[in-house]
Amino acid sequence: MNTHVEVRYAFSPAEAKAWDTEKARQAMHIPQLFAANKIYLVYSHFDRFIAGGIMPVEESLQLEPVDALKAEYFLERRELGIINIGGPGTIQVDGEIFHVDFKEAMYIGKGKEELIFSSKDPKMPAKFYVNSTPAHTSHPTRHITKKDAEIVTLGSQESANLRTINKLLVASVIQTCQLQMGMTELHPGNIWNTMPAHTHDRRMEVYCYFEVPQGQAVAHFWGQPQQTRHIWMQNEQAVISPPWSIHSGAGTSNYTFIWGMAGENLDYGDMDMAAITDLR
Ligand SMILES: O=C(O)C(=O)C[C@H](O)C(=O)CO
Ligand SMILES: [Zn+2]
Repeated sequence: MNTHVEVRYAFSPAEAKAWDTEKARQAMHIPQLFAANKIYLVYSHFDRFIAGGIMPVEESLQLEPVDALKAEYFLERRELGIINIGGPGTIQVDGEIFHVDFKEAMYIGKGKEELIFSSKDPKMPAKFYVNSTPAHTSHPTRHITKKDAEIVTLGSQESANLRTINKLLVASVIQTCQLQMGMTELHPGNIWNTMPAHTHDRRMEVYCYFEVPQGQAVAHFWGQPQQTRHIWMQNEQAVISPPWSIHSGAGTSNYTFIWGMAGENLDYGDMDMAAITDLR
């Protein structure tokens, strides 16, 4: 079996308040995204968001419709966002080949049937990080690079939160049904992402941390602003953020992460900010 699928149920803040480390990790943490010639998918009941990894090495991998979808093909009722965090690769979409390099993205709209992922060089395999959400209509398939992105720099060196936010699959760049994705790069010497923290009860979010140097890790903060907890994240792991939760991190070094969201709207700026001094 090439494809591993795991279903994660949704949960409430009241339920999560009593959890210990293991329970919290079982509910939110996605420890494995990539293994040679394998597809890993986690199907979250928060907005029916799927997050996963596709790592073709010697062989190409086809994204098949998993049982949880009860669909004829994966994108029968869904849209798909992809960011490659490995070596150069290709994605074949109903016969059309797209070349997708490191930190480049793809959007594939509802209705595309055959999706085949390959690496150009097995010694430097591609690692396709994928997010997928239910879709009501079909938008054009697009290859998106930093040249197309909306880029903003936030924070400051003094506050150790200087970072560049590359908005790749957002309304100002492409049309999607509900999926938004981007990539935030922490500048050297900076460790805090998404600080000041925020919630957006209208959208859930998933973070995938990568470029975490060997021997380093990121403490990912979650919970309601007045009831926070943390999950320690290793390189190339993901974490589900419920709509009511903050999602912020502090690393033992700088790092990069991919954020993906789905829910009520496509408004990236629709956030309820939590003042740093109010966090508990
Ligand atoms: O560093 C940041 O700040 C982010 O990248 C924030 C995410 O993009 C986010 O949480 C969007 O809602
Ligand atoms: Zn957010």
